[in-house]
Amino acid sequence: MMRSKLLSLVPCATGPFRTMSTTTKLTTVEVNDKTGIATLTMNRPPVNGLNLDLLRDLRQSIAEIEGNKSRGLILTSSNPTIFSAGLDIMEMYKPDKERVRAFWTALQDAWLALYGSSVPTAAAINGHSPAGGCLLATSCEYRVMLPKFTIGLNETKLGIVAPMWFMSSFLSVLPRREAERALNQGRMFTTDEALQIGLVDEAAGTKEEALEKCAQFIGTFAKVNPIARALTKQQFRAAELEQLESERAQDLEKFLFFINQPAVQKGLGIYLESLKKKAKN
Ligand SMILES: CCCCCCC/C=C/C(=O)SCCNC(=O)CCNC(=O)[C@H](O)C(C)(C)COP(=O)(O)OP(=O)(O)OC[C@H]1O[C@@H](n2cnc3c(N)ncnc32)[C@H](O)[C@@H]1OP(=O)(O)O
Repeated sequence: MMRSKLLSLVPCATGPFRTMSTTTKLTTVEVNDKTGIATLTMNRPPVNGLNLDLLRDLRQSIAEIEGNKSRGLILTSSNPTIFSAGLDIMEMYKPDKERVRAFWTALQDAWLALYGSSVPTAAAINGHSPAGGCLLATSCEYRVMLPKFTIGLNETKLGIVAPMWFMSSFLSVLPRREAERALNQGRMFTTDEALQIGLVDEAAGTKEEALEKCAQFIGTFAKVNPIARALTKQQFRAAELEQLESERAQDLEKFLFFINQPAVQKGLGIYLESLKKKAKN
């Protein structure tokens, strides 16, 4: 079933391209009419915290890009210093029962859509990218990062545990030994460190340069049969995608159980307080 869905979404090898700029509430999609590449920009001030609405918009924008025959997708942020601060902790702290279910389901949906996207994907990481921000970046096939920012899965530092599918994205980029150590440490990498270890592919001086480098990466597929490319990507990623697809309900229940533990709530409260104190100083 996944195969036929994917085939129907494979981008056309030939034009004509449509010029398009679509804005949902929290994301913008702009298709470059020369390259046919779509730039998906997250725009949820102040820090692109991934809340229910942003996650739903992201998924909708990814579906739109797959449907409009774009040659590729570049994910970036409208914030000049933050790619995404990761999951909006307010969605997990003292949560409303129904909303938190919808929130986690939207996160699962967004990850399945991005990690499993049939079009080539790249992230222009133009700011800090902790936790859920790193998940988005590592779900793409290529990463270009601006200097002096940080990226990583810092969940253990918050007293929470990254689910298996967060690890899958990380493991698709880093060798297992490096990934395990970084996750256990909750390590945030500077741009230079991320480049050295291979967590990002290139560094760029400006956002424009990062977008250009992402476009060049997507351009490397110009002479590759798009159906063969998409099916090859899908085969590489099928195991992780199918694992979450088949365990979605259990994954949700596990999250709800974990997040409702008093110790986890206490830890999130303390972390939020520290963020707010830092913001005031
Ligand atoms: C079995 C399953 C278990 C559950 C697994 C869940 C997996 C979780 C994944 C996650 O993504 S958890 C979120 C992790 N994110 C972080 O730790 C990042 C925290 N934020 C920062 O480090 C910094 O904010 C920043 C991104 C580096 C930006 O720094 P900057 O100095 O530019 O801004 P701040 O002054 O710190 O923040 C402004 C404003 O935004 C609030 N805020 C920041 N991050 C978050 C967030 N992730 N969620 C909610 N709110 C956030 C911060 O408190 C400030 O608020 P105000 O004081 O202005 O109200």
